[in-house]
Amino acid sequence: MIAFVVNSGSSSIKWELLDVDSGERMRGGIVERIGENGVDHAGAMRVILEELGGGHPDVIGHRVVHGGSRFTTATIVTDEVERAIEELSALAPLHNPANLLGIRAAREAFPGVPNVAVFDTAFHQSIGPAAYTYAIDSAVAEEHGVRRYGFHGTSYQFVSARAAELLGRPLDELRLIVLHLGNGASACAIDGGRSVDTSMGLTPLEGLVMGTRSGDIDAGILFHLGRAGYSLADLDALLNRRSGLTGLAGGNDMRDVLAGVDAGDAASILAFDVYVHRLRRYIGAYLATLGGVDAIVFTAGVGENAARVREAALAGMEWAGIRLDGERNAVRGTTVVSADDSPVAVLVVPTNEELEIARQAAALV
Ligand SMILES: Nc1ncnc2c1ncn2[C@@H]1O[C@H](COP(=O)(O)OP(=O)(O)O)[C@@H](O)[C@H]1O
Ligand SMILES: CC(=O)OP(=O)(O)O
Ligand SMILES: [Mg+2]
Repeated sequence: MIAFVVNSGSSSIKWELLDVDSGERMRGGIVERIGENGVDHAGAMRVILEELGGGHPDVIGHRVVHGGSRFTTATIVTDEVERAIEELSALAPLHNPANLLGIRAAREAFPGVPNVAVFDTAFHQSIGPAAYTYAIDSAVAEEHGVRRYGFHGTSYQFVSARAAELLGRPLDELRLIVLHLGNGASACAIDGGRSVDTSMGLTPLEGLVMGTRSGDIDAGILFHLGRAGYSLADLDALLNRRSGLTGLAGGNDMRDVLAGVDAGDAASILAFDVYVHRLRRYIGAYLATLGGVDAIVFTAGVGENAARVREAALAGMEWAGIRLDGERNAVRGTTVVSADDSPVAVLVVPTNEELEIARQAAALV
């Protein structure tokens, strides 16, 4: 079965044509910098459909970032599902409208081919109320859908299954902490294959320090800056685009931060330390949540490539049975990076959201 996958983000659209049975990627590409140079999502989709040519996929899979409480699994797109995704745009204004545009363009270009929405939030619908409830007025929360939803779920699903394969143990017996460290970054506690807690919340802003997003802050900072004259749009731009590594070190790329650390640049050193401190705090929290852990898994751009981030994140955690092997950790592409005598395994597992989307889409048709 041939799947066409559209992974539409706030500033880029990645696409792939792949053979679901073999997992082989046939063709693919990325349109970046949407919003700049007069390129919009609609224009980007036209370019992609042109590059794809006339070939007819059997199924089309779409990454949809916010599925709210309604979508607990991948869903075939109907007009009614489109409307529901549109209604959820208020909770993910940077992502859902772009996802919807991709869906509409694909439905129009390939009449008769089923479209499947695969939600970032779906995997986290197993999280219980103690972890997903914010301690605010419950009537307000109810009226506005304010609760923790969590994101990167498609990545967590793919990576946790691969981790179980690598460990040679059934997923339903494993306690995993998975760290998805890309430009957007989050952590997830997975018990027996089910998400039990995650660091992102109502929106993809909460939790870890990211490329341009602050992660956790005191909400009082918003009032403080609001009283100083910042508008809602100013605050949104500050926390989503001018914070995280960008805010502290002047750029969102961990490679540049590491180069700055090597050059002795004080801002880069602080950015690295803040990033790692937050990461360690979440690892500690999830050790407590899970009652111990069988494996810690690193994935996405930073997690897969930055040996120094992995080393700093787990340094001095021998007390918890976590022992990294320095040589293994330094080798690119190695999958097990813990020492043979480490009670907790540490793994590097490259994520593949496109393949997971294709598989889930194919399974529905
Ligand atoms: N060799 C590397 N060392 C450190 N960080 C890296 C390396 N390669 C990529 N990265 C980081 O990975 C980030 C992108 O991760 P990725 O998972 O592709 O993010 P996204 O899908 O959110 O765009 C880059 O911003 C960069 O900071
Ligand atoms: C949900 C989210 O943060 O996605 P990304 O990492 O692609 O920005
Ligand atoms: Mg990503």
